[in-house]
Amino acid sequence: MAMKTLSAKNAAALDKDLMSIGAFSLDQLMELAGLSVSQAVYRVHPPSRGRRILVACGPGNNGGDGLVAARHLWHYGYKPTIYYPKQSKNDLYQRLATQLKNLNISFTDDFPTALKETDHIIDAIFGFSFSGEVREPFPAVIRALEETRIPVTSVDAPSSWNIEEGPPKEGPGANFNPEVLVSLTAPKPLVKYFKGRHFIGGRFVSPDIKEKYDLSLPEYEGIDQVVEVGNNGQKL
Ligand SMILES: NC(=O)C1=CN([C@@H]2O[C@H](COP(=O)(O)OP(=O)(O)OC[C@H]3O[C@@H](n4cnc5c(N)ncnc54)[C@H](O)[C@@H]3O)[C@@H](O)[C@H]2O)[C@H](O)CC1
Ligand SMILES: [K+]
Repeated sequence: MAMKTLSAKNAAALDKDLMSIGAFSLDQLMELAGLSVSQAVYRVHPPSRGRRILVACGPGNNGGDGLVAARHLWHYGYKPTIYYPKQSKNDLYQRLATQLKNLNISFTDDFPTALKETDHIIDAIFGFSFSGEVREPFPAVIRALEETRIPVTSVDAPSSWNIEEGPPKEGPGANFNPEVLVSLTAPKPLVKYFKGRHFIGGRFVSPDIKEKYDLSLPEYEGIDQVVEVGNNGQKL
C-alpha cells in the first residue's frame, strides 16, 4: 500500500490549524520539531560515531528547527557548528541563536571548511515552503551536500527538492540523496523518491487534526519523539 502523504499546501494549512484551532505557539511547534530531529540524529549517529555536527540552517522555520536541534544535541554531548547565512531579524530566531551562543556553539560563514571538519550534517535549509530554483547563497551549499561523503539528515525535505515532485531534473540538488529524512507531522509527496532511513517526528497532532487531513501516522513508542518507518509508512 502506498504511503499517505501531505501536500505542501495542506502542510501549510495544517500548520495554521495547529496554531489557531490547536492553540499552539510557533515556538512550541518548532521546539518539538527540533527535539524530534535531535532524537533521530542520536539514533542514526550516536556520539560514539563522532560528536561534530554541522547544522546548515535556511531563512525560514526549517532553519529554526535546525537551531533547536543543535541546542538539544549540545545537551546530549555533541559539538554542533552552525552555518546560518541568511539570519532572520525575527525575535524567535534571534532568541534561538542567542541560546546557542550562550552555549559557546560556534557559527561559521565558511561552509566548505566546516564540511571538512564534521562527522554528520543536518540539512535544515528548506522545508515545505521551498519552491522554484535554489537562489543565492544556497546553490553552492546544495552542491557541496551532493558531493560530500559525510552522512546528511534532512529536516522535513531534502533541500532543493520540489515538495510534490522530488529532486530537480538538473542543477543543484539533482543528485542530492540524503541518508536520513525526518518528516515533520507527516511525509510529503517527495518521499516516494527518497531511498534512505525515514523517520516521522513532530508529536503534536491531535485526533481531530489527524482526521481532518486524513493522516495515517504510526504509533510513537513511550517517550520517543520520532518513529522510523519503511517504504509503506508503517513503523519498522
Ligand atoms: N507543523 C509542522 O510540521 C511544523 C513544521 N515546521 C517547519 O517549518 C517548515 C516550513 O517553514 P516555512 O517558514 O514555511 O518555510 P521554509 O523554511 O521551508 O522556507 C522558507 C524560506 O525559504 C525561502 N525560499 C523559498 N524558496 C526558495 C528558493 N528557491 N531559493 C532560496 N530561498 C527560498 C523563503 O523565502 C523563506 O525565507 C517545515 O518544513 C518544518 O521544517 C515548524 O518549525 C513547526 C511546525
Ligand atoms: K531541509
